Amino acid sequence: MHIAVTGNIGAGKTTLTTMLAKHYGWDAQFEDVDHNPYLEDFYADMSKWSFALQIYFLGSRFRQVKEIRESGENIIQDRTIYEDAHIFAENLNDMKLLSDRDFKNYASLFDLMKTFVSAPDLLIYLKSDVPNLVKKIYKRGREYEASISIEYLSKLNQKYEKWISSYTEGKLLIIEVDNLDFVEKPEDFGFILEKIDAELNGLFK
Ligand SMILES: Nc1ncnc2c1ncn2[C@@H]1O[C@H](COP(=O)(O)OP(=O)(O)O)[C@@H](O)[C@H]1O
Ligand SMILES: Nc1ncnc2c1ncn2[C@H]1C[C@H](O)[C@@H](COP(=O)(O)O)O1
Repeated sequence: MHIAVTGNIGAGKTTLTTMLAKHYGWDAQFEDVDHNPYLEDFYADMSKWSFALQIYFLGSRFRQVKEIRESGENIIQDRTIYEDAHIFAENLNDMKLLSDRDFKNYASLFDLMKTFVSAPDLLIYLKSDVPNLVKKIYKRGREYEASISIEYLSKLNQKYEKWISSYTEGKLLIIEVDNLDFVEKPEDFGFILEKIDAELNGLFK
């Protein structure tokens, strides 16, 4: 089984993925952030590094998809390959930080890869508004993310809403996380587990 957690920067994906993997005994796959050779440079100069970063994330995410396919284990994945293309790359192109020819080049590679990708059995979308994202990004304290603008997060959130509203590839669970503190409050984590259990029961019927 393949479960994926999706959502904007700072929504709580990594935290929830870790907690769910522990709770259900699933293997977890995380994003390539700490050893990412482009991320810090990208935030310092988006226009210069956007293409290199997108190609890097695409390759790294495709490797994960291949592993999920081959492993036969229950795996929970922190962010999907769809978000790289439909959220981040598209947004950078809209913002003129990724040129049209680079975006076309990227999109043709993504379209090819997509033919080898299966959608997750369950996609869990963590929906959050921009002020809460900002608070959590600040709380996490990655220095290079200090340059992330409200405009950038807002545009990403709009892309998420659009993508999620037309997502039909598999089961989808939307969780509004702004009033949930699933880190500190067991009852909030319990609320999320109840929702996930209901979806999992549906999958096995
Ligand atoms: N529901 C929540 N309540 C309180 N703090 C949270 C919540 N979700 C995440 N956090 C905190 O916000 C920060 C960003 O969370 P993280 O899981 O890294 O987000 P993402 O992986 O979506 O970027 C972390 O410091 C985390 O502990
Ligand atoms: N495809 C991507 N393009 C640009 N930036 C990306 C992409 N995928 C992830 N990121 C960034 C956003 C954050 O700074 C880090 C980690 O993501 P997070 O949502 O905090 O887990 O990588």
